[in-house]
Amino acid sequence: MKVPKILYPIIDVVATHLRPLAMMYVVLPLSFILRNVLAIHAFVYNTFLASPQLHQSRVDRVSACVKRRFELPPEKQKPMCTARAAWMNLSTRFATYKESSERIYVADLCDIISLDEKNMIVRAEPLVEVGTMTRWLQKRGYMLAVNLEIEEATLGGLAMAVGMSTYSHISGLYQENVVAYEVVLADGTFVRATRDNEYKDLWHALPWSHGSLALLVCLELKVIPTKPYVHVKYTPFHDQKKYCDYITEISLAKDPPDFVEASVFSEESAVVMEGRFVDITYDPLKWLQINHVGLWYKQWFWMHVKGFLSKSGPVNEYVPTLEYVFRHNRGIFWALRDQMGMIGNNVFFRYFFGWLSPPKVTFLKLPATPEIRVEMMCQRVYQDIVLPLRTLPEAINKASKLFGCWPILVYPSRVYDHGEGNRGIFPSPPKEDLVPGENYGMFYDLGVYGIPHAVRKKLPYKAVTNMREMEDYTSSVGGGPFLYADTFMSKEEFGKMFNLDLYDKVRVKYGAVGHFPELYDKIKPEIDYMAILDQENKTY
Ligand SMILES: NC(=O)C1=CN([C@@H]2O[C@H](COP(=O)(O)OP(=O)(O)OC[C@H]3O[C@@H](n4cnc5c(N)ncnc54)[C@H](OP(=O)(O)O)[C@@H]3O)[C@@H](O)[C@H]2O)C=CC1
Ligand SMILES: C=C(/C=C/[C@@H](C)[C@H]1CC[C@H]2C3=CC=C4C[C@@H](O)CC[C@]4(C)[C@H]3CC[C@]12C)C(C)C
Repeated sequence: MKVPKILYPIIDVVATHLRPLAMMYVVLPLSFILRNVLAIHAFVYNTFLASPQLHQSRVDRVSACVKRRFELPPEKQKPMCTARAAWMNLSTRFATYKESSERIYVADLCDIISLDEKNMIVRAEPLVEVGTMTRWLQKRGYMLAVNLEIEEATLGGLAMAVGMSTYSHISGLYQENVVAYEVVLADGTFVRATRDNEYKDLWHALPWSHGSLALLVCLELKVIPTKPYVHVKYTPFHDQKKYCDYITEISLAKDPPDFVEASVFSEESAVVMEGRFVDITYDPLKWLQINHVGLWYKQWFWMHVKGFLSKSGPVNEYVPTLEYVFRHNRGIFWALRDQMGMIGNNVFFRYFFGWLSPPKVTFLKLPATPEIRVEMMCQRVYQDIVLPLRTLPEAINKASKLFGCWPILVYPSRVYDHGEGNRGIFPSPPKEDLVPGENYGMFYDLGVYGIPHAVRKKLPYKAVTNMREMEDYTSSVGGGPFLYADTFMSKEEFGKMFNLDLYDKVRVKYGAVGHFPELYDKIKPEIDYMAILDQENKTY
């Protein structure tokens, strides 16, 4: 599905001058209809049509398709990728490589296959969405060990890239919770890779590889038990050292909270959130403190959190677990503010039209013209950057100077060092960054989303230059950005930031070279950012 080019000028004019109105009167209603049609489809599909028993036949189909291509003469073999449309995924890029690739149909790999409650492992196909899996597991008293907050992300997309959630200070990155990746290699061979079987090199290399090694056809993921509510404690801070120390302390505590997250509203002010699973079903005294943050008339969650800045001390609430997991849904974190302005959080709007939100993230991408895409790259920042916890104050100040978008999202995660020969693409923590006696270091996600201060003030803003400075910094401290976002590194710089040793070996060993695009070629912007950089340099 593509928007006809003839409509581009109209869309551009509307997006430039009438964006909040277009969001309210066009995007939200259309997205609402689409969301509900898809929900009905999902209900009918899951109730009557789901066919986990046919999983093997779907895998055989993918494998046969790959084998057919492999048997073609070399000059006819185009590199492979999934056939998922570029506007459907959670990335600011439009994957133009798909146009010249052999697109392998995987869309029907969307069934949950089974739950092994004894070993706490769920088995599922890669196109199952996080929202579907979360609701399915919640009914059974579980949740994914890394259950991110965006319903539309797919389990497979997270496995082949990266996933992280506010439980990751306990469970680590998504990849640590993948028990098995079942993949089809470039020649059509089916392989099951686990942490310690004969394909363990593949298990270590697949995360962050973005489908450049093999096609994923099934996953086994760790789940954790849940309780009906999350007790959330919001603590306001007005001193950078204090909130950074507090985040560090609770992330590394012996009995840490189940969830840790901070919304940083300026260099000095932040609200730190600690969540713990609880069951208050039979505790009527606590019922008064229940907050259904997911209801349509409630504020965007980040605005609710911002309110705690004016409190003199911690505030407690009980949030139903599912609503807690998807607390950032209606505001798409704070990305919706940049699409429709603060009207989306206006009390009248919420009561009368709040039920239209959130728009499907992919629906925001669908009507994007090339001009909107360039605006996304040059006048917005959408970045999640994984950094060692010791850098927290420095990185916040750096992001403040370079971007000036608030709030900034911060939540901790373990990053494991799997030892010599087993180190995957994301840089492993050096010895000095390991938690004493453990084989992991404590890192965090720095989520910067929004319109940079300079753009808001109509001052010159150097998007590529600034992001490159952030990348230099990230590389120098042993971190790395999520690769769904725009990155502006050269291939050499990319190779210095990430560890491609095992990845390169695995590409050769499992025959990916020439059959799947290289990682860098998949994640570099499809736009000529060097031209933008030249332009930025000239304006000095
Ligand atoms: N907190 C978090 O964890 C967050 C994570 N994200 C990011 O969101 C993205 C997930 O979104 P989603 O739209 O589901 O993923 P995508 O469809 O964007 O997939 C991500 C990458 O994985 C590859 N991939 C996906 N499925 C398969 C498969 N079955 N076989 C082989 N390769 C595959 C894709 O390759 P191809 O191009 O061939 O389709 C693509 O390069 C990830 O990049 C993730 O890091 C975003 C927000 C927050
Ligand atoms: C129109 C386009 C882009 C639309 C954006 C509004 C969305 C496209 C991808 C979205 C996001 C991806 C991943 C995210 C990480 C999360 O932790 C927070 C939300 C988000 C930043 C999310 C925000 C909206 C998008 C950027 C085209 C032109 C690209």
